[in-house]
Amino acid sequence: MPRVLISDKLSPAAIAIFERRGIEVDFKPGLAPAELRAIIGEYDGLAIRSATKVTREVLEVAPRLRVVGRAGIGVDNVDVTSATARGVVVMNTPYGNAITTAEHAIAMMFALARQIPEASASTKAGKWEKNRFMGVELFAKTLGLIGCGNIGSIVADRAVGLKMKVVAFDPFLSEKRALELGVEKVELEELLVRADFVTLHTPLIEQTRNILNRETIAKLRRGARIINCARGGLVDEVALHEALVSGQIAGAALDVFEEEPATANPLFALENVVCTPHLGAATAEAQENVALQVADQMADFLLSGAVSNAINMPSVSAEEAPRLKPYMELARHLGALVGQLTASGDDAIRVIRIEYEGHAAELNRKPLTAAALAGVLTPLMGAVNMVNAPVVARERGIDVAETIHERTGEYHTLIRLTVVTDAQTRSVEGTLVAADKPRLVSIKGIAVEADFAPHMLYVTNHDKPGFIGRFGTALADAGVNIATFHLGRASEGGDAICLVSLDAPLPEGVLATVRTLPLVVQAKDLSF
Ligand SMILES: NC(=O)C1=CN([C@@H]2O[C@H](COP(=O)(O)OP(=O)(O)OC[C@H]3O[C@@H](n4cnc5c(N)ncnc54)[C@H](O)[C@@H]3O)[C@@H](O)[C@H]2O)C=CC1
Ligand SMILES: O=C(O)CCC(=O)C(=O)O
Repeated sequence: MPRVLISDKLSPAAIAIFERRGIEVDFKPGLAPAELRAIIGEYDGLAIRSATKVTREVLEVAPRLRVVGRAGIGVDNVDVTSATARGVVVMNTPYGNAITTAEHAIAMMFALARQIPEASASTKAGKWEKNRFMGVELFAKTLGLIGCGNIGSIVADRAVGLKMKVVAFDPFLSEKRALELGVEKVELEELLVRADFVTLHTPLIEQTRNILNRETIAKLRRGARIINCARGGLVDEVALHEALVSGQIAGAALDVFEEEPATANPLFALENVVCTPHLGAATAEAQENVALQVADQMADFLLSGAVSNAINMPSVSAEEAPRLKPYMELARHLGALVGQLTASGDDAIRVIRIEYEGHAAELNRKPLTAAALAGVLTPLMGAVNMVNAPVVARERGIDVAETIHERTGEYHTLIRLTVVTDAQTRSVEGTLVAADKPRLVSIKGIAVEADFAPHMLYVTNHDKPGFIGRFGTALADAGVNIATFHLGRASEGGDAICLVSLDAPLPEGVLATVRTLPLVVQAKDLSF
């Protein structure tokens, strides 16, 4: 039974889902990093919000871990590169808290415009300072959106409803989408000079880190206001502090900080700063949504291999997962076969070509290609799985090509895998029989039908009388039982292939004996 650790405060709905789906779950919010490292090795899944930092050090001591589920959007608290390298799927819940966070940004904009927190504190202190708090209207003001994805779009929609003019800077926003949203797509420079309010809704990545810095803040209209409900690190806090003190910026509303938990930030001392402790997603509705979603996604993955909303792996829907499963097995086995044959040589792989024919061509091929790559690369470089295989291939400079064909041959469905090295090109083909059983149908252009078995022996030989008898005798002398025996040849008397499945691994020394037999060109033990 898979085991999942929930290491942040998640709605109890998540626990209920894991339990209902037969997954053992431990709820331990607030673990210190060392405590997390001490126990993470026992789990297949880790469900988090923003507090848990899934670092390389955590991943290094998590050999069982297959999935990290972020109940929320930002995954900047997860070392996705290390997770990918270790084959751990990282998934998030991209929509569950978007409305809530957008509403928080709008609330922060109102709070800033009317100084509500200060006015509330003053009133509660019995001061009745009616003349101290002079606000500004939002009506007809220009809102500058930096980032117009899920949350930014909802903010835009609400702001348009407030009769604000909305301009958006987002390199990936199409003109068509901008038109639909009623926003004007602009470059950052233009946004800076036009916006009365600027609100940020991008992920924290290299291109967005300190996107509001001393230089860009100086270009803003004097007296503009900034709202950040996305991530600390998007706004340079030192530059912001200076601009707030100088009056270049009239106010800032911040839900997120460079360092969190933020307990002693110099910005707290400024009157024109409104702060919340990373509450963007903190509504009952959003927390229920993300908890349910993350638990279901993680359970789907752990139980059936379905992948949704993964940051580092192609999606596989719960509906298609059972259909893809035998194909993934076929792709992986074909990959493992060529990978093991290639591993004997010392020449580098240049190209891996995966061709899909017939029914296979109609499927979601990304996971199949990833499985084939994992199969090829594992014998060459150890633990490579579907998550890290595309990255490993790219890092090794391997050209991965995927093509589809209509059904041309005798098989209703076929995957052909070709690996090109400096010295050789090796192709293997496989199909599914009886709906879901992977079967090898050719090696290096020679037809040879065989099921994949855990232990196999692959021999190439000259098609001449005497080979089969001597080969059978050599195995019998070594006490090796042949489970199945498959032969194929390019032409009468030409190159031939013999593929044997065995009941147990080949005993020491037998491979060397087979290699000395007359007519044998090459012999290799294989495992699947
Ligand atoms: N305060 C909180 O509690 C919460 C904060 N967030 C933060 O909000 C962020 C945005 O969330 P979503 O809108 O759901 O993400 P999203 O992925 O739908 O949208 C992000 C947008 O940023 C744009 N973008 C990327 N690079 C950019 C650049 N260099 N300049 C301008 N725009 C750029 C993208 O094209 C995309 O449209 C998340 O990454 C997360 O960090 C999300 C939920 C809650
Ligand atoms: O889980 C939370 O409270 C924070 C949500 C958040 O920052 C996100 O979803 O990116």
